[in-house]
Amino acid sequence: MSSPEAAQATDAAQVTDAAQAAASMSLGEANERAQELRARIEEASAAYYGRDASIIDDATYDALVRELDALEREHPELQSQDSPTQTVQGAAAGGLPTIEHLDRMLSLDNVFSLDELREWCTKAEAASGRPVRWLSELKIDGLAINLRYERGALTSAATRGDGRVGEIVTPNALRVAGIPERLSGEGHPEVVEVRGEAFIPTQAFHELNALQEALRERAYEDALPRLGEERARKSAANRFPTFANPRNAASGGLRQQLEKKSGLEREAGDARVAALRMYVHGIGAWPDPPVAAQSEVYELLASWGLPTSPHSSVEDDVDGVVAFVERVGGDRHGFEHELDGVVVKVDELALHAELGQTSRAPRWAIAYKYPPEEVHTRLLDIVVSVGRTGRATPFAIMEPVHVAGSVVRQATLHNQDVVRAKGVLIGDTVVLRKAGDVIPEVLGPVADLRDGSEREFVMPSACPECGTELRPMKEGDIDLRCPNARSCPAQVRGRVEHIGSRGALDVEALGEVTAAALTQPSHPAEPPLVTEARLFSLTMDELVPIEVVVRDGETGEPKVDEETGEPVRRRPFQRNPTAAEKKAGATGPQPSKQAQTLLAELERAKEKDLWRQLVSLNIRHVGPVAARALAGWFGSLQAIEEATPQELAEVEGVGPIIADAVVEWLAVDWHREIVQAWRDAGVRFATPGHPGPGAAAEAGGPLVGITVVATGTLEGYTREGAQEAIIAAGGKAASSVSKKTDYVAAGPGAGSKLAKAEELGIRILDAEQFRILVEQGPEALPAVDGA
Ligand SMILES: NC(=O)c1ccc[n+]([C@@H]2O[C@H](COP(=O)([O-])OP(=O)(O)OC[C@H]3O[C@@H](n4cnc5c(N)ncnc54)[C@H](O)[C@@H]3O)[C@@H](O)[C@H]2O)c1
Ligand SMILES: [Zn+2]
Repeated sequence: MSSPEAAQATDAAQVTDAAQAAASMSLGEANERAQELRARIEEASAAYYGRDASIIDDATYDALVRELDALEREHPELQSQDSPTQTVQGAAAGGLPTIEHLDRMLSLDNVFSLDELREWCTKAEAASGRPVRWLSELKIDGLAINLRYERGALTSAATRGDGRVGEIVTPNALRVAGIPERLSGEGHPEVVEVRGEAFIPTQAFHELNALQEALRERAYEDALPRLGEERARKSAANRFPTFANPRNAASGGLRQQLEKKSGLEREAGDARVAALRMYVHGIGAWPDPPVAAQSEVYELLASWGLPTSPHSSVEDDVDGVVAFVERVGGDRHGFEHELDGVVVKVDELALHAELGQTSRAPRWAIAYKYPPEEVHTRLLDIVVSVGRTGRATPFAIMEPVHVAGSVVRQATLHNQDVVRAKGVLIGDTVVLRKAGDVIPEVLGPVADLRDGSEREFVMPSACPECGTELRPMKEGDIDLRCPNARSCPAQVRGRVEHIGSRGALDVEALGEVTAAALTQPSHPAEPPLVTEARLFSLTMDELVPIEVVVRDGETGEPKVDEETGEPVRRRPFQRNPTAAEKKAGATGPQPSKQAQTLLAELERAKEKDLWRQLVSLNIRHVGPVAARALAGWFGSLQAIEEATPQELAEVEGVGPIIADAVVEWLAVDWHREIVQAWRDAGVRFATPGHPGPGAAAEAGGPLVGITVVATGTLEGYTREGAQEAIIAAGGKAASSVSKKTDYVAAGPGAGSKLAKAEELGIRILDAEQFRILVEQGPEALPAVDGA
């Protein structure tokens, strides 16, 4: 919850800022600002309600409205009756016939923090003069619809419009699954207005966008002979755009004039109506409903066959409401539809009348809005980075933007096909999504805001770091790679960084920055590491003179000295001699603490576990799990080198794909040079005391033909020690539990493997029983209780 809370704090701060700014303005300034705000709000509303397009993001829209509201409160003379703060936005755009609602359709007032929500509830309770029961509902991200039933028959369906007059959408509404043309049961009122939210469920939304993509492709092929490639692509993209969000797709779907469409457009339109659903969330004209609470209204409407939301909840007090808001917030994407908040309503109908309404919203309901997960920002550039494996990945550089608790400025775009599928141009305003801790994603462009200055991204043909021509690794691959694996600086840097990482040799002094210093220093011209072969042979004399350009931790851009305009440089591996050292005769720079730590840690790494050393070779598919399996079985790199592909593949936890990767890797001459250089420098590449591959199995032993998985902390054994004990006894030490597993030895900290063993009914041993097993064999184990 920490990040949404942080974002809320910022929102709240912005609102306070707006209020303070308003207070410090002269009337003239305030008037000017208010006019500017109104113009921007009206422009956004016109696009939103009229064209189903968001030209600014919702949070920005809400902030503009709040700022205007603060100004008008400070300077009441600026407030006019037609201000967006006083009216329901969304007047009919023309094109569709309209109808006057019998009872006005209102909007909702908003709160943006739990404090504000509590405060609002307390005030509403005080105004009620009696305890209030609260009805909490999901704020469905769709559009309001008004269904007028006369004696049980649907006579019109309309959008909200400006609250008084809406657009008639009856033909489409009648095709929405769940909207009955006739109410079931009997005793229906002479006339009743039922209000609800039309929406497109999330799953259906994704399917709809997949269909749009397919139609776009068909439209492109149809138009190709006539228009040529570029224009055909543009025309197809305009006819079948990717929908930015379910709300705008639903609104456009309900308001479209299907009878005017044909061909592919008709197919798209039909699918859009078919995707629509509706949940009831209120009533309009209904002279005297035979129930006393809003929640009972829903029950009655449900009995007439109208769809109601399964997620509403009646709470006795404000704490219950807050708990509901937190619960929903913790699982915001766990519902069948998107939501942007929770609507809290006074349940008792008599209180609705007593509390009344403003020109814009009821006083008996409030919308709590969650921090936004989608924001708009500008796509400044698309640049390509090359990673450890040589893959060239385009990523978006954006104007920094605050979303879901952090500042985002970059997002991966995966490959050139994804860039094209998203349809973004450099210079576009784009929709950026970041939900909680999820990796930020560019969803697509805000095409409405283009001014012609945007340009298409062109995937470079050469590696940006070494100039080698990029190509797919094998036929049919979409990803492009730099084939210069041996000495492309980006790849060497990535591999060196990987060697230092936790899952490999865990060399703390060898992180991203040090890897860059060793492979791409600004001085000397020839870097100490052209490949990783010399990593364990580095000397202090080589380290001390290294100079690097200091980069910004977040953007990766070189830092520039403000006075000289020169890039800031640093020598990470040296320091000035101390007075004492000078006295003792030292003249030049001395090795820094970091240089000493680095060499000392590299020295220690030479004798680390074999599996760590295997991982640090950067062999494809050989991560900690596969490396442990290989190390446990073979006991040395030499044994692995001597093994046939079959022997490698047969090891439990290895298999043919990893075996092939190992064999292929070992066959490359410059890889063998790395191994040789590391060996010469003293890297051990062996587990001391290991009996050798299958040696124990051949010699026989108490565990021949038996597979054991050791998991968790087994007293008296290290992780590798337990594996070695199994192998030494002639058994197979497996890394994952399967039907072929005979025993699972589990100590504290055992997780999913233990659960799997229980599920499969495999015998589980504690540390003591494990010792008996490996020393004396299965027969010596105590009988299973109750067996
Ligand atoms: N991005 C833009 O350019 C832009 C422009 C205009 C409006 N907007 C968005 O629309 C909002 C304003 O629109 P609004 O006036 O419709 O207000 P609103 O969406 O904040 O709240 C009112 C609406 O909530 C809906 N709703 C959903 N679930 C409900 C439930 N369970 N009970 C009752 N009502 C429920 C109803 O349709 C109701 O009309 C803004 O806050 C912004 O998020 C965005
Ligand atoms: Zn390269």
